[in-house]
Amino acid sequence: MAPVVVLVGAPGCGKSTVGEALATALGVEFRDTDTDIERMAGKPIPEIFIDEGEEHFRTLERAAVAAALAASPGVLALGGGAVLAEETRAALVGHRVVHLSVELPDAVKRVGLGAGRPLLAINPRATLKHLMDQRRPLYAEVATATVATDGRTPAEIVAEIAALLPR
Ligand SMILES: Nc1ncnc2c1ncn2[C@@H]1O[C@H](COP(=O)(O)OP(=O)(O)OP(=O)(O)O)[C@@H](O)[C@H]1O
Ligand SMILES: O=C(O)C1=C[C@@H](O)[C@@H](O)[C@H](O)C1
Ligand SMILES: [Mg+2]
Repeated sequence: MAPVVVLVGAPGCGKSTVGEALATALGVEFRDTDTDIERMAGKPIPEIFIDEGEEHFRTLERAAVAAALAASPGVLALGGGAVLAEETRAALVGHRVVHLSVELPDAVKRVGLGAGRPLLAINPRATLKHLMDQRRPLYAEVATATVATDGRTPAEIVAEIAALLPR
């Protein structure tokens, strides 16, 4: 069963926060591929990066996204870098994909010092800017709709996404 909606976007755009709240509002399950990967690996994401490296993490991520797209009936949030994989971008074709957009100032405030986000462990602002510049076209490529999150509460964002969904 396909997800009701798939959420993509940069670190800190609110995929996990908005995804949970949206699933609750819709009365459906929430699934986050970052959580699936941690369960699969038996350790937190920063430890996967330290022990096995980013490439191994991306391999686990491609498998986790493919499995979740096939089996999640509710709201599905992908990791911030999942769209880097061409295989994943192809797998998203035909799904309802909402890009939660965020600009650098709000993203930086939300991720703070990047705790729990291994790619942002050093120089979070510059790294985030680089990641966002690199990924913006990829989020746009997979998205069927874009919802801006800057200066807005999770509740406002949830309401806008819910209005995009079939009743
Ligand atoms: N619209 C918002 N306004 C203010 N703060 C927000 C908003 N959305 C999320 N946050 C806060 O920003 C932080 C990051 O949110 P969240 O973890 O949901 O982002 P994410 O997109 O899942 O990030 P990642 O890609 O790292 O998993 C959290 O502390 C959350 O409470
Ligand atoms: O932006 C990224 O590449 C990442 C975002 C997180 O959701 C995790 O998937 C992981 O920390 C990598
Ligand atoms: Mg998240």
